[in-house]
Amino acid sequence: MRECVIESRSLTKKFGDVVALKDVDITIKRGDIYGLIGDNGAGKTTFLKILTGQIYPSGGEIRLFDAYAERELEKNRKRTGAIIETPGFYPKLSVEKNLEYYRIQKGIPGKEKVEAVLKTVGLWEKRKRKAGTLSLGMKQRLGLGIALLGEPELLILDEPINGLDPSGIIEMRNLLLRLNHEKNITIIISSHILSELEQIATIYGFLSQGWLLKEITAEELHEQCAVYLDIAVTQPEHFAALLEKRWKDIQYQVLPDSTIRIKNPEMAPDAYSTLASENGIGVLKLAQKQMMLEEYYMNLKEKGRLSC
Ligand SMILES: Nc1ncnc2c1ncn2[C@@H]1O[C@H](COP(=O)(O)OP(=O)(O)OP(=O)(O)O)[C@@H](O)[C@H]1O
Repeated sequence: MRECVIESRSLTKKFGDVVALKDVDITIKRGDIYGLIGDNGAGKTTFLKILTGQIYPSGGEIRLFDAYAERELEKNRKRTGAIIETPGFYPKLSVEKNLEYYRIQKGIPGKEKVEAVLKTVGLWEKRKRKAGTLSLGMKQRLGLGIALLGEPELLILDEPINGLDPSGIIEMRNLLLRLNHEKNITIIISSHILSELEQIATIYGFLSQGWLLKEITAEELHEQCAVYLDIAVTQPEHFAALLEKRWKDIQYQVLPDSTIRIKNPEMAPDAYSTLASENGIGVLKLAQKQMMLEEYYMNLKEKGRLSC
């Protein structure tokens, strides 16, 4: 059994009348990369700020490495590193001096830590550059470097790829994967870029208006993300009738552009196009697809909205 790194139980946070988190139960185990997903205002930053101790819950409990009493929590927060909002740098100081400043400020012994971190985040060559002149991607890597100074076991990252260009996103992705694989660092990361989260997360939590709608592992998501077939034909009604006649259990939906989406295709795509052409129906488009994270999220939100 892997150790629980983060556990929240009935975690609630209110800002006056605004309920930012409501009875949130989240479990994150050692080695996980936990993707925290939700629209603006869903409560992601609030959750992360409670983890870092920047704000306190109104109710419920949070555990970090099995500690929940505030004094113990504070001690265990030293085992974490975080990027919440844009990290503050001294723009006129070099990259290296910024790291050195934060090392001393955080009371982390060992000057050699700065060199190690610069190499880990790929800023060794840029160590003499003034922080203010770095690209956004490099600034984010410097922020990550600061978070890594204390050799954390857990990284808490709020939108670390926001605003990055494609190469910045790829660099950050590879860096996080490396930290996770090589140093077994557990990561909780919030992002709006679901296609990106999908490439690194091992488990997802979906927040909506302060509620945790669902927690699902990447493996479960993959199993649940059913394959479907989209087929656009010249006579959709006629083709739908043929489908029903040939396959009694067929589940399909006619999309607004008249494409027929077969939700449980049991045959290879060719079988459906052959059926159409044998009956004088033209096939305009045929595509087999798998529902991915984005679609799963949209479906979940729709269900959540309906059950509210
Ligand atoms: N300090 C605060 N005072 C009052 N309300 C707040 C405060 N911080 C957050 N909120 C409110 O709590 C709710 C959750 O905010 P939070 O920032 O956690 O959402 P989020 O999921 O991180 O959104 P985003 O993706 O926009 O960053 C929002 O309605 C927000 O307006």
